[in-house]
Amino acid sequence: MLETATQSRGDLSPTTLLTSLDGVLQEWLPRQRWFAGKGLPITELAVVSMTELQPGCLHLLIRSRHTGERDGCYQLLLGVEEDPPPHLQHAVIGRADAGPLQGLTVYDALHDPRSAALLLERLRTPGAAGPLRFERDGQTEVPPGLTPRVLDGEQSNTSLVYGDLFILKIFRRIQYGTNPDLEVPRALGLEGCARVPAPVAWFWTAEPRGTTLGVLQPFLRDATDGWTMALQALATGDDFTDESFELGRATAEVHLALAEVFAPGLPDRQGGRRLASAMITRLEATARQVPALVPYMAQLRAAYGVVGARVPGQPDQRIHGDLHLGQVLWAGHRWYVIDFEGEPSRPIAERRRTQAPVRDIAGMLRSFEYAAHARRPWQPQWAQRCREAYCAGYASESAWDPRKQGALLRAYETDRAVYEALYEARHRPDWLPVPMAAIDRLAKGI
Ligand SMILES: Nc1ncnc2c1ncn2[C@@H]1O[C@H](COP(=O)(O)OP(=O)(O)O)[C@@H](O)[C@H]1O
Ligand SMILES: O=P(O)(O)O[C@H]1O[C@H](CO)[C@@H](O[C@H]2O[C@H](CO)[C@@H](O)[C@H](O)[C@H]2O)[C@H](O)[C@H]1O
Repeated sequence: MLETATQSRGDLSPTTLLTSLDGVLQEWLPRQRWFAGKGLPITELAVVSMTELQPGCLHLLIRSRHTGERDGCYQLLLGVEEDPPPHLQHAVIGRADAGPLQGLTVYDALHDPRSAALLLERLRTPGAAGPLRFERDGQTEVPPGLTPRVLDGEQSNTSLVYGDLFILKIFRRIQYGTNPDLEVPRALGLEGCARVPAPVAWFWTAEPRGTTLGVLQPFLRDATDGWTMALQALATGDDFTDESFELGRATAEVHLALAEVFAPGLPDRQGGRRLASAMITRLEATARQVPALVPYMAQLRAAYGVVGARVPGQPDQRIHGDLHLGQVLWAGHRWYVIDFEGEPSRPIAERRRTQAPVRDIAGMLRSFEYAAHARRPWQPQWAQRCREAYCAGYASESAWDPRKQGALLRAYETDRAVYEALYEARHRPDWLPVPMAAIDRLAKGI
């Protein structure tokens, strides 16, 4: 155990710790789904914060620097032991070959039920551990001793499910400040919005800068996410328009609640021009990393014109920011919306700004197309029917109809497809053809 290591091997400090961890982390980090610096050499690792939650369990924020622009700060919970038990072998990161942990095995402690239980216990009893702060809503009862399990599946973060009652999302790539995935569901919960599971407890670090680290919320036990449902419908040839219509209604409801809770902002002509130029900048930056975009540049730039010319009308407001079929859960015959983090690669200040609600609609419309592309043969008509039903559902609940803003929707779909091209190139290169098919369609004005 680390206790033995620290007692017998001298002081553990951020600097000495790095001597032990540098080698193992250099090798392990780039293999993690949530690591943004894949493919770029790590020029430096630094320990931003280190808290020993209990002997053998270290909470760390690690900054990684690269030759490119993809520096990042990551949250890790590490276990350190001489010989981790067999059920933790899959979580082993490596053996430290120098420094105070020399000879000890380091593993991802989120896979260790003992550490997971410790986190839950901390969340149940608000307080501090070093710079870490644990808080809760004060109303929801969280029983002790719930059995933890790590949720598997494609995720940008890591989630632990406790006794099928609660889910704790541990943010992996950290940006300093309040994460909208705590701020928004909390505000919506206080307002009584039943479409969004409200945070029950959360933890953050006082240093650096009030940064959200994890959120516990009720686990919707028999839920299926929209992506899985859409793929099932495609596989069986089932219609998905009723669900799409309902999803449009749910999106509109969440938008209305967001507009109630957070002060809206009115778009102005200058704001539109700034936004159009930001979209162009993003397109150009992405094309430097995804050369397949280059032949489409002129047509894509032109699609953003309408954003620049946008007249005051539909007010900007807080939105979801990364809405797609994987962010909605179907449980008890209704849709719930989760994961209000926004697009993880964007700066947090930008994600917390008011934006056009059409951005979310475009995200979901793209998602129907994604699903239709994930199955062979590619079924564009299926996607088209879902897209239509989704917009109709949205219009039935909202004061405006997205179908009446076709050009604006197209501009946002284009921006979203550009984001997706970069996301796929970085995280799942095999998927790149999916957003590229949309780029081709959008560039042709179809
Ligand atoms: N409240 C919940 N109830 C049930 N499952 C959930 C809940 N919140 C998240 N999940 C599951 O966890 C997955 C990942 O959650 P999400 O917040 O999207 O994390 P990430 O940002 O890491 O992708 C979801 O796709 C869903 O399957
Ligand atoms: O991890 P998050 O859910 O926060 O979102 C990121 O990863 C998503 C993939 O898991 C990615 O979504 C893209 O693929 C989805 C299918 O896997 C599809 O439903 C979405 O429409 C498509 O954008 C998302 O863009 C990214 O931010």
